[in-house]
This record gives sequence, C-alpha cells and structure tokens, in this order.
Amino acid sequence: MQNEWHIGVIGGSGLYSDIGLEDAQEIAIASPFGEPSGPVTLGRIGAIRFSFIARHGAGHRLSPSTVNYRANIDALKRCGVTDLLAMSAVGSLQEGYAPGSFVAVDQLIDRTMGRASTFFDTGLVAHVSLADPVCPRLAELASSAAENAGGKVHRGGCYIAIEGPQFSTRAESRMYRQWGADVIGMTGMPEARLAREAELPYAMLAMVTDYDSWRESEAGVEVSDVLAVMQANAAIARRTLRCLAESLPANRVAVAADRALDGALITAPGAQDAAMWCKLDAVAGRIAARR
Ligand SMILES: CSC[C@H]1O[C@H](OP(=O)(O)O)[C@H](O)[C@@H]1O
Ligand SMILES: Nc1ncnc2[nH]cnc12
Repeated sequence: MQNEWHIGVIGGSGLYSDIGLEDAQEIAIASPFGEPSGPVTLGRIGAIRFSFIARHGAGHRLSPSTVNYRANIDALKRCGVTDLLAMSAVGSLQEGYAPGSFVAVDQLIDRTMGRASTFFDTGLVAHVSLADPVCPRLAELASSAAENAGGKVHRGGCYIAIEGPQFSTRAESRMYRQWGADVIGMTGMPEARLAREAELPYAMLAMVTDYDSWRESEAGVEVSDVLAVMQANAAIARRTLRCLAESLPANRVAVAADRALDGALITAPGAQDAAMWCKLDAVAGRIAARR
C-alpha cells in the first residue's frame, strides 16, 4: 500500500547478516545494472517490512571501489523499499565525535573517482537536486531509535567519501578537517546520489570507529581498530532497527525525495531512448508511467 513503510537497510563493515528480521527470506534479485553485492534478505520487525543487503557482500568480499552501488539500490527499489537507511563505519575528524558514538550524517562530500554514479545516461538525461542529500525525517527517526537503543548520537555531520581502499595520509586527514568534514568513509558516495535518483529518501547512521590519522600523537587507523569498535557496538546497531520499527508513525506521509525526479528529466521526448526507459523500470517507473 502507498502509505506503508518498507525500510531498506544497507549494512556496512561489520554488519553482514542477522539484523533481527522475523520471517526472513533471502532472495537473489536480478538488476539491469549488474550483480548486487549479494541476496536481499526480506523480512519484518513487528508490522514493518525490511529489506537488507550487506554492502560488501558475505564475508566482506567487495572493496568500496567494486561495490555495485547501482545494482544494490536498484535491487532494493525492486523489492518495494520506501526509505533507505545506510549503516557505515566511519573515522572521526572531530575531537567531539568519539569512537563508539553514532553520527546521523546530514551532508556529504564526494572524493571518489571512477565509480558509476548515475542511473541516467545517453538518451535519458536527468539532473536531480542533491543540495540536501539526506532525508531529515528518516535521519531524525534513526537518531532517536539509536538513542533508544543505548547509543550516543550526534545529530548532523558532514561525511567525506574517499576512494580508498587505503586510509588517508595525515596531510589529507588534516585537509578534510579544514574543509569542514566531520567523519570519513569510503562508501557514502555514490550511494546517496543514487538513492536520490531512485527517489528513495536516504539517511546514514554512521558509527565512529576511530580518529582517522589527524591526531599527531596517535598511530594512524588500522582495520582492526574499526572492526573491534564495530563488534563492540553491533548489538546497538541491531537494536536500533527494532526501535526504529517500533517508532514509525502508522501512516507514511510523502516527503520531497519521493518525487526527486519531478522536473529533473531534460531529454526531449523525441530524443529519448526506449531501451533506457526499460532499464530504468524500477528507478524511474513512477515518472515513466506519466510519460
Ligand atoms: C573496514 S575499514 C574501511 C571500510 O569500512 C567502511 O565501510 P562501510 O562504509 O561499508 O561501513 C569504509 O567505508 C570502508 O569501506
Ligand atoms: N578512518 C577511516 N577512513 C575511511 N573509512 C573508514 N571507515 C572506518 N574508519 C575509516
């Protein structure tokens, strides 16, 4: 039904399965954009439907550069997801955002390179607004849920997405602080861009796992630091989803991101490529129906 919630969850480093879904079923979803990271787990928490995908695949097989972000989002859209919550491990670029705390990201900077970062292409060109890449409603719901689950949450923070897979040099880390970034990761872009194009309200609940490399007196970040903090706090991440399910209003009222493609398509009808419309049946199905 139109006003029902269906929460998509993208699990990041340390969150690969077992997110506490009832009646869980793993389904392989075919996408015209290639292979998603793995099967989607569909289930529910109480009355709320959830669909989950592990961003890096089972066993953390995929690097941030080889995750097929388009296929993951297309697959979740095909499952009927209405809102998309991304969970990510991040380094902190601010003293006050300590490891173990969560940040409800509200802005992103993209320093990734060479990733497929749009669903639209020759024959169907669209320019969506990305000024406010995060859905404030979902971010607030996720923040409150994480607090109710026992987490310390910072509401708002700018996430810088680097290409990786190497962590940053100290000089880069200091520069990103000067740019106004608060947390750093390798996956928030192009994920947030693509969610907007797919008209999926997107929020990212980032778990701070380390202080990156800007603190002179400390050794740089290592993967073992990230995983240790993730493992210590994974239970909070899982409880957050239950608290979120319990706190959602009975009726889902529409938000701006649901209609992100309104007015975004610039290709003239006579210049449009029919094959592109077919490929975008899930992502742009709503506007295709009105064509
Ligand atoms: C395991 S450390 C670096 C790795 O962790 C983050 O992953 P995710 O955003 O999927 O939680 C970061 O972006 C890197 O991919
Ligand atoms: N310091 C860091 N840099 C990039 N990605 C990360 N993920 C977790 N910590 C990170």
